Amino acid sequence: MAAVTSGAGRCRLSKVGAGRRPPPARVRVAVRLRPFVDGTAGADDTPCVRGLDSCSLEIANWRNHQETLKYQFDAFYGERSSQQDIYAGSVQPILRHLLEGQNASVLAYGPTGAGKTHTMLGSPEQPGVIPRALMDLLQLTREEGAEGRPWALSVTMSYLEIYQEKVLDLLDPASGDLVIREDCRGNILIPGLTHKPITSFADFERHFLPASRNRTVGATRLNQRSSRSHAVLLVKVDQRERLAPFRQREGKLYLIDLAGSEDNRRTGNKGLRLKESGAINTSLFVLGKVVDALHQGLPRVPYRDSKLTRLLQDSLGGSAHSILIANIGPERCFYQDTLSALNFAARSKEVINRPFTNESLQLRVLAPVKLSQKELGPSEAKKARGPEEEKTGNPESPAPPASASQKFSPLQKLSSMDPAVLQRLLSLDRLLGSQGTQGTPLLSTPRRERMVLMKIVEEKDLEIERLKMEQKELEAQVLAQKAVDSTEGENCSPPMLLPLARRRVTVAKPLQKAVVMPLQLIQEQAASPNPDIHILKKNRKRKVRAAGGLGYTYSLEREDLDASEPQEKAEDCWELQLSSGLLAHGRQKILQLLNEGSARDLRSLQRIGEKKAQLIVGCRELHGPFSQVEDLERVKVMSGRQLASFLKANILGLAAAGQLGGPS
Ligand SMILES: Nc1ncnc2c1ncn2[C@@H]1O[C@H](COP(=O)(O)OP(=O)(O)OP(=O)(O)O)[C@@H](O)[C@H]1O
Repeated sequence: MAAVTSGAGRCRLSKVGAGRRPPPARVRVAVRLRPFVDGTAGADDTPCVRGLDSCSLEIANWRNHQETLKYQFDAFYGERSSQQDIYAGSVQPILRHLLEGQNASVLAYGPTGAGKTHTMLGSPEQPGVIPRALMDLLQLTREEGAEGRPWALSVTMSYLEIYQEKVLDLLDPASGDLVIREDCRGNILIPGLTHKPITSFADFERHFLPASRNRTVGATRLNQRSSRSHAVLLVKVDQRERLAPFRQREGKLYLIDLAGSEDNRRTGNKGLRLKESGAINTSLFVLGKVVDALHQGLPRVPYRDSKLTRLLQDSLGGSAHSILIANIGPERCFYQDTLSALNFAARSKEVINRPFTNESLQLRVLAPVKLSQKELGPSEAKKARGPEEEKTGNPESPAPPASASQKFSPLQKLSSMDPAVLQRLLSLDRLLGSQGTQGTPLLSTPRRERMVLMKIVEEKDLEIERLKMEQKELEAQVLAQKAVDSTEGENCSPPMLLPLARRRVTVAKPLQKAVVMPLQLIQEQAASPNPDIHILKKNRKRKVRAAGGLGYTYSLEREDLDASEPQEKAEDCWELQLSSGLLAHGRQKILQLLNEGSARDLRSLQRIGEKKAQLIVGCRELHGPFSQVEDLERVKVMSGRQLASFLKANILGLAAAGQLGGPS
C-alpha cells in the first residue's frame, strides 16, 4: 500500500504550462434522464422532464404551471439512450488525456434512485462507464507501451469509499479509516491506500468485483440497493520514457459514483440509514458550497469541510479534465430532487479547471535499470523494488526478456540505457576514480549521491554547451575577419602578378599568426645542433613589417626558404621539414598532454586558451580519452584549419625547444 500520488523519488521536470498558467478547461456537464423503471411510474404518470435536443431539456416550472424551465448542457441523454451513447459521447474523449500525463475525472451525481450506479457500473448485459473505460484504457496503454514505442506504460487501480466521513479502502477493508493529505505540489494523497497493478481487464475484474461487494449498500424505500457511500475508483497510468531524457508521466483517472441526495421524508430512513443519509446529504451540501464558491470565484473554497470535497479538489477547480454526469428520473414525485440536481449541474458547468501534464524525470536514470521480476528472479526482484513499490506491487516497466537464471552485473543492468548517458556515467566514474575519490564507484553509489553526481554531469553538459557556443561565436568572428582580410586582398592585384617587393609585404601578414615563442627558446634553437630541425629563427626584419604595431610578435621561418616563395607554400610544407619520427613523437607528446593534462597544463600548448582548455577537459570527461590528435576536430573543439595550425605551432615549438629528443 502506498500514497495515491508519491512525489518521492522524483525530480520534477515540469508541469507543462508551469511558469505560465495552464490553459483552462471547463468542467463538462452531461445530463442523463432515466426511463421509468418498475415500481416508480404511476399508471398515468407522465415525465416531468423532456429533452429538447442533444444538449438541452425543459422541466415544468412549479411556480408557474404554464411555463417550463430550460437548461442547456454539454450533452443531454434521453431515456432511450444507451450505455454506449453516454460512454462514447462524454467519457471516452477524455481518456486520451491520461496518456498525456494529465488527470481526468468522471462524477455521477443525482438524487437517490436516479441511475448513477447504473451509469457508472451498469450490469453484465449493459456495462457502464467503468468497465468500458477500463477496457479501452488498458487497450490504449497496451498499444502505446508496446515494445519499440518510446514510453513504457503501467496501470494501477485503487478503490475506496467514503462512508459516514470515513475513507475506507475497498481493496483492503481491514485497513480502517484512511487520512487524506495534500503534498506541497497540491496533489491529493491517501497514504496507505492499496494500488493494484493491472495489465488486463481480467486483472481488473479480479480486484474490482470482490471489492465492489465490500461497498456499503442498503435498501431504502426508494432504491433496493441504494449506495450508502461515495465510491471512488482511481486508475493511475504511469509512463516512463525508454530513452533519454527518461521522462516520467503520471495521469490519474477518478471514476466516482456519488451517493444520492435523500429526502428522508420519502426514503423512510431510520436509525443507521438515517445516520448514513445525514452524512451523505452533508457531504453533498458541502459539494454544492464548493461548486458555488468556484462558480462565484470566492477566495475560500471549502474543500476541507468534507472528505468528499477534499478528495474532489483535483476534479473541481483543480487539475483534471472533469465530466459531471447528472442523473435524473422522470417521475413527478422526484420533481424537487430533479430540479435541484439540474441547478447543481448548471452551476458546475461554470467551474474552471486547469489541467497540466504531470511530468518528472526518472531518477532511476542513474540507478541500475530495473528489470522485470521475471528477468531478475525473485530475490533480485525484491531488492530492485523500492519499499513503496513492494507494498503496492506496482509492475515494472517492460524490458526485453532474459532468462530467469541470468545474473546481472550493474553494468549489464545499464546496458539498456541510452548509450550517450551510459558513456557519460562511465566517464564520470573514471574521472572520480582518477581523482582518487573515496568510496564505491558511481554505479553502485547510494541513490542520494547518484543524484548529486547526476547533477554534476548535467552542469558539465551545460558548461560544455556554453563553451561550444562561445567557440562558435569566436570562430564566426575569425571567419568574418578573414573575409574582411580577403576582400582587402582581392582589392589588390592577384599575388602572382605582384612585383617581388610587394610580395614580401603580403607574406608578412600570416606571420602575425605564427608561433609566439619566448625569446630564449628561439635563441636556443639557433644554437641547436639537431639536424632534423631546419633552423627556425627570429626574423627581426620581418617583425617590424609583420607586427603591424604588435611589437612582441616573433615569426618562425625556414632559413633556406626562398624569400620569393609564397608564404602559403612554406606553411603547407612545414611537416616536410621534420623527420617522420619527430613528427610522430610530437603528436604523441601533444596527445599525452591532451589526455592527461589539466586545463592549466593544456594552456601551455600553443593555440589553446582558457576556453579551449576547458572544452578539451569537458570532452575528455564526456567521450573518454582522445585516441588521436585529430579527435579535436571530430569533437568540434577546433576546425580542420585550426587543427593544422595547432599541430604546426606545437610540433615546431616542441622541436625547437628540443623536447622531441634526438633524430630518429
Ligand atoms: N438508464 C436506465 N435504464 C434502465 N434502468 C435504469 C436506468 N437507470 C437506472 N436504472 C435502474 O434504476 C434503479 C436505480 O438505479 P441506481 O441504483 O443506478 O440509482 P442510484 O442513483 O445509484 O441510486 P442510489 O443513489 O440510491 O444508489 C436500478 O434498478 C437501475 O437498474
